[in-house]
Amino acid sequence: MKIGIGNDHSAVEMKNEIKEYLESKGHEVVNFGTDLTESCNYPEYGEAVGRAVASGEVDCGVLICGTGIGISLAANKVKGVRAAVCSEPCSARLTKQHNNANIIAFGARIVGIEVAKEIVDAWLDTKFEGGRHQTRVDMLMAIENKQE
Ligand SMILES: O=C(CO)[C@H](O)[C@H](O)COP(=O)(O)O
Repeated sequence: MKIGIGNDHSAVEMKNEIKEYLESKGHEVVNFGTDLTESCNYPEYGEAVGRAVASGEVDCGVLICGTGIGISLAANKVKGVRAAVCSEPCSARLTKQHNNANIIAFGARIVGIEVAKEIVDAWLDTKFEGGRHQTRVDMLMAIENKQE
């Protein structure tokens, strides 16, 4: 798969490790994040990965900031994005199965690298179940069309 990755200053090291890990599994990884540890602003990187996912430039995305929350909030402002913050693999599996999350997010200040890899694996290795969940995902996406 072609995966977009994004991060702020708090997650440069984790981004690099996750990027390497995904590449070792045969994925192509496009880096939209910062490579600098100087303080920067996570909305920029969340939006960049969100737009790349929504446009189809990449198949899906991984976002990392201190908590995973701010950067996922930014991505979720982009139409077509379903970014989910997960701190353990069970939620990561379920957010693909039920929500068809197209971006996974986590916090470099919250989880260690081994749990981060487990989260990414659980999400990538799981398929969306469709059925009743498709109805709900369609409803989520319809909310975007009601915005003023
Ligand atoms: O987790 C984050 C957003 O949800 C950011 O990484 C965090 O807010 C950055 O904080 P600081 O500027 O103090 O390093």
